[in-house]
Amino acid sequence: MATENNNLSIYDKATIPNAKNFRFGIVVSEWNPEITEGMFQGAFDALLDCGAISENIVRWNVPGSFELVYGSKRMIQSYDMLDAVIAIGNVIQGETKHFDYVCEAVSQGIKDLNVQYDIPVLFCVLTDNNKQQSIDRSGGKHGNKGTEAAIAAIKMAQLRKDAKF
Ligand SMILES: Nc1c(NC[C@H](O)[C@H](O)[C@H](O)CO)[nH]c(=O)[nH]c1=O
Ligand SMILES: CC(=O)[C@@H](O)COP(=O)(O)O
Repeated sequence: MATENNNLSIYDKATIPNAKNFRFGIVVSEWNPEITEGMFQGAFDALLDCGAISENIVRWNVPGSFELVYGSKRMIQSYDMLDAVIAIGNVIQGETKHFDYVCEAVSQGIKDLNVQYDIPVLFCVLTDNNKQQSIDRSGGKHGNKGTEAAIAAIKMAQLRKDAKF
């Protein structure tokens, strides 16, 4: 479902596992902070709304979205008890192809972390054509990708727990 004309951040708590026993890591890019801070707040608020305890949420900052991969990897290695990690970034198209390379590197790198480690890493990176698209998706008319990523993180943490043998 495309985001346009939809708000994908609305969720029914009755359909979300209780997050009270889960521990979450959140890695936040400092590029476009007015966007990434909005996504962080959306994620943090949704985690708490679904039962998570603030003391069980750890946040690290990284310079840009490209560094989300290394930051998420080191967070997984540093905290052996995390149930999910949310990687938050915002990449906005500029004049050059740099946008393409950053987006590709981040998406592939986060995918690789999901293969390499047994901790779900959620891809919460807005890759937009312009700043208005980012504003609309970080707490604006199209919802908040941070909220969506938090709900996905809770579901994946529960899936990982249930799959334990
Ligand atoms: N242009 C954006 C960047 N660029 C910086 C890179 O992410 C990286 O920090 C740099 O190449 C050094 O390794 N990052 C964003 O998150 N958003 C952008 O729009
Ligand atoms: C995604 C980027 O790195 C981009 O914002 C940089 O802008 P430009 O392509 O104009 O150098």
